[in-house]
Amino acid sequence: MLRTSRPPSVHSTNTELGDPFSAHLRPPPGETEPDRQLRLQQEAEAKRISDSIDEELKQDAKRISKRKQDVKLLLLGQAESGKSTLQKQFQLMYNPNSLEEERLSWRPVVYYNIVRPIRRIFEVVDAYAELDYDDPESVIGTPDSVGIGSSSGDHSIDSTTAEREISTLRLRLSPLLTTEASLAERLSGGNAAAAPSAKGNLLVRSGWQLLGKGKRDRTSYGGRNSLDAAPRRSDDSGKADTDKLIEEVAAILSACKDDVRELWEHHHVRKLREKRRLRLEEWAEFFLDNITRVSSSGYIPTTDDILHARIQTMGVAEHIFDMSLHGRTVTWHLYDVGGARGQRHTWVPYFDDASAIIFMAPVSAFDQYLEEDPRTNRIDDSLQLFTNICSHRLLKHAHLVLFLNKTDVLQAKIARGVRVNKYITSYGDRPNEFDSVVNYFRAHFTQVHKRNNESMRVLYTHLTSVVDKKATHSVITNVRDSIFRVYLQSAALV
Ligand SMILES: Nc1nc2c(ncn2[C@@H]2O[C@H](COP(=O)(O)OP(=O)(O)OP(=O)(O)O)[C@@H](O)[C@H]2O)c(=O)[nH]1
Ligand SMILES: [Mg+2]
Repeated sequence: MLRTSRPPSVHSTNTELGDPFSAHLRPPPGETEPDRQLRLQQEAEAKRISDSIDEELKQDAKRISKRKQDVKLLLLGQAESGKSTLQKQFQLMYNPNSLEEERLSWRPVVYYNIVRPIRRIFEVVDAYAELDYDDPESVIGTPDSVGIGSSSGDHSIDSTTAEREISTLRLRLSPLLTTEASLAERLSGGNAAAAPSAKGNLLVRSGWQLLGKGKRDRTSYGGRNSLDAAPRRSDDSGKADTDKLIEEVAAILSACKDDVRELWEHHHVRKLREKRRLRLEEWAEFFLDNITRVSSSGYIPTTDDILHARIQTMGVAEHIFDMSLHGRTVTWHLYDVGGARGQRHTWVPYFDDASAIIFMAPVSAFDQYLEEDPRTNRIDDSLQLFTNICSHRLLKHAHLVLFLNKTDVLQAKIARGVRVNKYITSYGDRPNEFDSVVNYFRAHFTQVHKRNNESMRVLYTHLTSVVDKKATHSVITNVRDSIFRVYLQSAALV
């Protein structure tokens, strides 16, 4: 047994025995009544502060212990794989009001998603005009040319007429094209890192739609290891300016919507698309196909528009939802990450307490290359990334779900006759049909999982098109149930 002795510095009367602080608390000798009142007041205030600190610590401890029971779901995958779109679907199901509040903020994104492709159309028209305006087939093969037979070419049209028509449209659309830089500036909040890439992708911190608003709902922004700071908020005067800008763009677009439609439907542009000299992303095609509606005055983005709108995520955004199942409410933290190569280092701080991962692989991307590394096929990159995720030691116990996404785009490409074996030579002479292609890609991802499955976990795979509300809500319910099952099992073991 330990023997203790009082420190020699403490001299005390019997009542102070063992309490080194009592000497400090004793009223000073000769204390007057006003001094005594003041001292008592100060002591009461000190106690109030101390009690409130104790209470805060208690609440913190409660929050931390509750947070440990929360579900943390990471959405991972390369850029453009559909992570933010899936996040919007979660938001629609579990926090529809917040999507409602953001609705108008999607207008500049939709406009940017129209203006940028129009510039791209003119660039491609220029690139091929020198050879033969009327006959893109005469163009010497590009890496992407697939040699599909011409189906609707009208060779009787005089090429100089086509050239003249397109020049006129270019002139008429020039006011619209000049808005591109201001829209980019508006969306990026003046962030230099968010400047548009060569392809026109704007790198913007997720949650940008709440900039300048008084509140952020339950969305917060990646800040672990201080890799990401909170987003900048524009002040009210800035917001008034930017809103004026959006109204101006809306007015310009409304005035030239027929020209946009004429350009998009022009036989020369159609031919360039058929020959695959002009390849626009799915969102660009979606908004150009809907140009009359989207450019009408008083336009408010529909939910479908929001699901199709494209803006590239920067850093990590946390979205929080409460979900109830079997009478139990559990808080879910959804982490939507930026998928471009330069963004992937921001993921790791979120790995060690992840309960589940949804890995998104866009299967339609077999004929595309990474914007950040044009030599890498996007399916190859997805497989490589999936290998890293499956074998990552911090993620060993996370529930693993794979979405083979953009199946609708894959279906359309195959229907247009794009051959998979032209880009994925190992596909060989298997049939160029949807089921066969999907099964081939699925087998590759399954193989990666099998080879990197030390912890013997199950891989749950879904074929998805996350712009489809009904189908995606059913998949989300399925994924939620499977994550909950594991969650309840592990909770029972605690
Ligand atoms: N047609 C179709 N479009 C999709 C699908 N999934 C996503 N998209 C579209 O593809 C674009 C890119 O999707 P995002 O959700 O922004 O991709 P992301 O994975 O968040 O990309 P980063 O933020 O750059 O990592 C958006 O315009 C979406 O509307 C799909 O299944 N089908
Ligand atoms: Mg994103």
